[in-house]
Amino acid sequence: MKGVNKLRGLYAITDSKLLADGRLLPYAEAALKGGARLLQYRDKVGSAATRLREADALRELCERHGATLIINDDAELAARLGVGLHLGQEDGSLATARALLGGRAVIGATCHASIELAEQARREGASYVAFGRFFNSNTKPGAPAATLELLEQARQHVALPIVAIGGVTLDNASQLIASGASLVAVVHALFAADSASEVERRARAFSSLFAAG
Ligand SMILES: Cc1ncc(COP(=O)(O)OP(=O)(O)O)c(N)n1
Ligand SMILES: Cc1nc(C(=O)O)sc1CCOP(=O)(O)O
Ligand SMILES: [Mg+2]
Repeated sequence: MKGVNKLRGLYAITDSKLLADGRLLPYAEAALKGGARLLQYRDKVGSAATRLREADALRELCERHGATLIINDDAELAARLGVGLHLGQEDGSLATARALLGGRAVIGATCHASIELAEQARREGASYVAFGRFFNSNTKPGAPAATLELLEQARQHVALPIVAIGGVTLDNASQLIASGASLVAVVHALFAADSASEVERRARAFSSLFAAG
């Protein structure tokens, strides 16, 4: 999509429980209609066949809406579909994934609250670095904590787009953006909703927080 920075804005992350019972595609599309720039397929429970089918459908939706699909954890699936990838510290080598996916793929790395991990991720070929969790998270309550001060430091020292994740809501996202987040990654505050139209409304509200920057 010309003139739009794909690595700035709302980063929607799917959740297999919240998006069960046929909600995955309508709710994901609602997030994209509301302006999500990245969509991560995060599924820890499905079979390989289900994951391939769902990720392929999401790829098609992202293409239609000019957004980028990111696969969580699974470099092989990302390579098979020709889409992006997110890797945590225990999810395998970034450098190997970069070699597999090529120079144009968006590849992100979890860096918890560590500038050193972010620097290492940059050297190994990451496209963005993710810090978190910033607030109490319904989805991953045990994730290590990060602070707004860390975000300010990362903005000064890390030459990559920064993702803030963990307990992000419409009430606290502005602080993260003001402190240096290029993208806010959201599960619960986006997808724990009674309807697709409510997801779209929330996605628009998150996206509008970036309009001024
Ligand atoms: C954008 C983004 N940031 C962080 C994570 C967490 O990745 P990881 O630490 O590998 O944990 P799981 O998501 O795999 O449980 C993420 N997925 N996306
Ligand atoms: C997948 C994930 N990783 C985190 C980290 O801090 O690395 S927090 C998190 C869950 C984000 O979901 P919610 O928006 O519901 O808090
Ligand atoms: Mg992971």
